[in-house]
Amino acid sequence: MIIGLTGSIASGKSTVAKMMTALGLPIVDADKVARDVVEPGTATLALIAESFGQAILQEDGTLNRTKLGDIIFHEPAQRKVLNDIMHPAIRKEMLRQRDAYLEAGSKHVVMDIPLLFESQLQHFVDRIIVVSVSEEVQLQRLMERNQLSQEDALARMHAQLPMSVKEKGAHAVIYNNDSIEHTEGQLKKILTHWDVI
Ligand SMILES: CC(C)(COP(=O)(O)OP(=O)(O)OC[C@H]1O[C@@H](n2cnc3c(N)ncnc32)[C@H](O)[C@@H]1O)[C@@H](O)C(=O)NCCC(=O)NCCS
Ligand SMILES: Nc1ncnc2c1ncn2[C@@H]1O[C@H](COP(=O)(O)OP(=O)(O)OP(=O)(O)O)[C@@H](O)[C@H]1O
Repeated sequence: MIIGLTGSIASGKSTVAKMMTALGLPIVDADKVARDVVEPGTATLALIAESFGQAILQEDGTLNRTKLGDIIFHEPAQRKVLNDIMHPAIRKEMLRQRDAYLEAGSKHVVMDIPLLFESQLQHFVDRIIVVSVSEEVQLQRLMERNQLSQEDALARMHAQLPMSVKEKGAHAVIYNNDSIEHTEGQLKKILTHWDVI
């Protein structure tokens, strides 16, 4: 079974993905892939520098993620430019990793894809788990984790589909407002029900 793990920014996907790793499940992490495809020397990074200007690179040639984030989370047109450059490369690498796990004999693979619904990637997976939090908790955790102002945190949240839309597209929802233990309990119940653990 290919399990899609999604949610909104700072809803707790990585936290749940860590629990799934501890349960022995292999994870394909879209955020990690998104970092790998812009390593210095890649065609994707060259395209980004062409579109956003050389000043988007740091002195050592790596991508200035803070600068690019400031642009794309505030300007939808620029976000589309970046997505059009990066998403094909991210998708290709995610599918390569998924297939490598399957070929190596994994019965189940988890794909942690923040933009699963926004990019309409439902067909990549058999079942979808959405990690959900209230907007208040999400804002608080995002501001704390990324040291963002309320305005910048809200801009990032509004760059994604509302949580309610994602919940409607899920086979199972994990509510992550409460303790980590409470979240872990929900995850184990879902995976047991699906015969994954
Ligand atoms: C703009 C970038 C450089 C900012 O980097 P930064 O280190 O600050 O954030 P990070 O990569 O850890 O992303 C944090 C979260 O932001 C959200 N997010 C990232 N990119 C986007 C996007 N294009 N649209 C909406 N939300 C996004 C996701 O929820 C993600 O989990 C980076 O997010 C990026 O390369 N984005 C484009 C690639 C992409 O779409 N990634 C999302 C997963 S496929
Ligand atoms: N149940 C919880 N109780 C308290 N803090 C939590 C809980 N779940 C997650 N957090 C914290 O909230 C923040 C966001 O969680 P996490 O990084 O797992 O979200 P994410 O959905 O993977 O985010 P992103 O979309 O940015 O990749 C982190 O700082 C994490 O430690």
